[in-house]
Amino acid sequence: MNLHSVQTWFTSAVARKELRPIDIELPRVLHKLAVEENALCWLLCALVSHQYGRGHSCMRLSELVQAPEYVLGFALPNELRAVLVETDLHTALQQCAWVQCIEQPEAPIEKPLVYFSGALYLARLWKAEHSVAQAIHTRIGASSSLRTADSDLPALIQRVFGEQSTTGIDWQALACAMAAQRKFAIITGGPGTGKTTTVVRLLAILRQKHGDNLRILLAAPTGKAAARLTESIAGAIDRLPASMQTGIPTDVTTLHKMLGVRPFRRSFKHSAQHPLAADVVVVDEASMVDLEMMAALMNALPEHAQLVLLGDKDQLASVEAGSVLGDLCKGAEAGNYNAATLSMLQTYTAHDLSAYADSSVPDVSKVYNQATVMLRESHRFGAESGIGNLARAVNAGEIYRTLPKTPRSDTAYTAESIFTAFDDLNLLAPEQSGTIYPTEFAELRKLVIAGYQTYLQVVAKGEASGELDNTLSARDNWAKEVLKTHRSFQLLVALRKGMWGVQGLNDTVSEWLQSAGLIARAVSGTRTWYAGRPVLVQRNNYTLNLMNGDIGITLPDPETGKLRVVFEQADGNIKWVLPSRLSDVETVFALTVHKSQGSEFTHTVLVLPDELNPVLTRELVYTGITRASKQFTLVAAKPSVFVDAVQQRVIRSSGL
Ligand SMILES: Nc1ncnc2c1ncn2[C@@H]1O[C@H](COP(=O)(O)OP(=O)(O)OP(=O)(O)O)[C@@H](O)[C@H]1O
Repeated sequence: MNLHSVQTWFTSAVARKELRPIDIELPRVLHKLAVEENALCWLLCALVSHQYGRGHSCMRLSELVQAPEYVLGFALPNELRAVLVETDLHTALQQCAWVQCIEQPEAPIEKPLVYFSGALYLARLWKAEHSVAQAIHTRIGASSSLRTADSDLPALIQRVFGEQSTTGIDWQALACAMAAQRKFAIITGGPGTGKTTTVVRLLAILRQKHGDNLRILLAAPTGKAAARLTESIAGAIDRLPASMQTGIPTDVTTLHKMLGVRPFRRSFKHSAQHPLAADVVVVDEASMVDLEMMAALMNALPEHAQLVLLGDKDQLASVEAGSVLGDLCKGAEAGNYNAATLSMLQTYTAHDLSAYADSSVPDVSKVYNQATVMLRESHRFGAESGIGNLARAVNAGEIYRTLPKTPRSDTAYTAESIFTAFDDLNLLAPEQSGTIYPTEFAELRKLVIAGYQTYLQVVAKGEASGELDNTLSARDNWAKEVLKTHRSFQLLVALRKGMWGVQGLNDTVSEWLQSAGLIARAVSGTRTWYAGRPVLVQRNNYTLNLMNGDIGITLPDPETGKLRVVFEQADGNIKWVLPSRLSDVETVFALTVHKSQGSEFTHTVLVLPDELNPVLTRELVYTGITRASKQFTLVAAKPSVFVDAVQQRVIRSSGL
């Protein structure tokens, strides 16, 4: 293998879209800075960049050598495969001008690539991962100002949670006790398990202990998630004992805003040099926080502050590299508590916790378990809820084509049986076999028109009403009503491309709604903006304070009749934006599951394509299902694709 042959292969791999142009640009730029003629270094450099683009924070060389196709998502030519197998990669990397091989994680980093413990990293990702791990270890080692010995804590916990449960372990009380005593804690759990309720009770306790001077910051990764948390925090405060309700903030900001975004820069205003003015920081929807953002957050925390992460470990990982919450929560089901943690938690429950002790050889990765409590009972989706049962069965991988003789648990179903067993679930599969096109799927058309016409009727009602006149509150109330009704129904899709992807389905749905007279008919196919058009913000826009993932609806401004796009801000206020100011938006009748994270819709419809694809995974299906609050419909051109998707897992390489 010589450099020329590797470069020729690079060019063809980019043409086949296996590598991104930036993946091969990286070794070229590095070569200009430090000449490197070793073809293997060029190859590994491009591949680690490719892996970063796919969300991995590192590339494990032993896995690459064993199963390159599985690791990379495409096949390497035999010649390159052979070189990987035959070369001592460790030695080759030690000789590479771009790679710093380190034995100790504390070693200062001066080169653009880092090789540590069998994994190759882009230096930026290595630094982020190392700083997150180090910061968490330090925080877990140091207790908060409410120490184990603090005699008030059991009484305070009893005050907010009531008497200890006699029927089972009250994991919420344990999570609260854990988070009150650690400078770093994770409260994880599925939808409706009480993460917000628990953290509000924690804040009430901390307020009681530290008084009004305690500075609390609440944040979420997207504007939509922040708005949802604002709402649920207000509800949880109402359920606190009256004497503890005051002084708990309800303003939730986005992480970007909290850290102080600096346009066109990677760094934030708040950092170790200029830490956040906070004593307690709570971050919701932490599964969406990527590695570099987590590093920035840890870096900006004052040393004394407590950080509490809330999130569902089983959801899809962040869009950018890393799967921080999933990595930190590995083993959370089992508890894996060491003797000290177990004894601390045992103070807060009369139930024996020994089943959650770390029974195997303690290893360093279980450090994170000492700061994690998993909430296990959904108070929103109980035993009778189809959404809850479906989510649990999917999460356990217990959805089958035909039921096995010995399913792993009593919650096993076939794809058909679970949808017929519950009223809040619906399966839409075409009756005829063979290829079906969405455009010909009459049942889907009926469902979509019925679903979207609710908010489009509110749009039309406001347009026709002369009563909106010019009063600000009247037009904002109309916009709020439109946005609220819009959240009652949403089509989710797994893919971007193809007839079952975002692009194809957006076109199909637009056509259906036009022909039903619910939205304006396109003028020679070029009309982009029309009343009722829902749009998704594709990129953070700090000038307009709109975040990637925010959804707005196009409405005619009652004052001028001109079209504007309305967005609900985290504080509940409405923003009216000129369409021409929105450059990175797309129609969102169909929304990808990735972008739906942090949102909830009354009736969620998940549309799966007619063929299995690597993107279709258990985590994706689970995330789609758990976006539904009251009704869930699965649209499956082939139900077997649903069953197979549940067996595919997202695996991201990381050193955490
Ligand atoms: N211990 C409890 N007993 C009874 N109801 C509870 C309990 N904890 C939470 N709930 C109720 O369950 C619902 C969901 O609670 P909460 O919003 O705290 O859960 P969550 O895990 O934050 O949900 P989400 O999935 O929205 O993140 C709320 O209506 C809440 O009042």
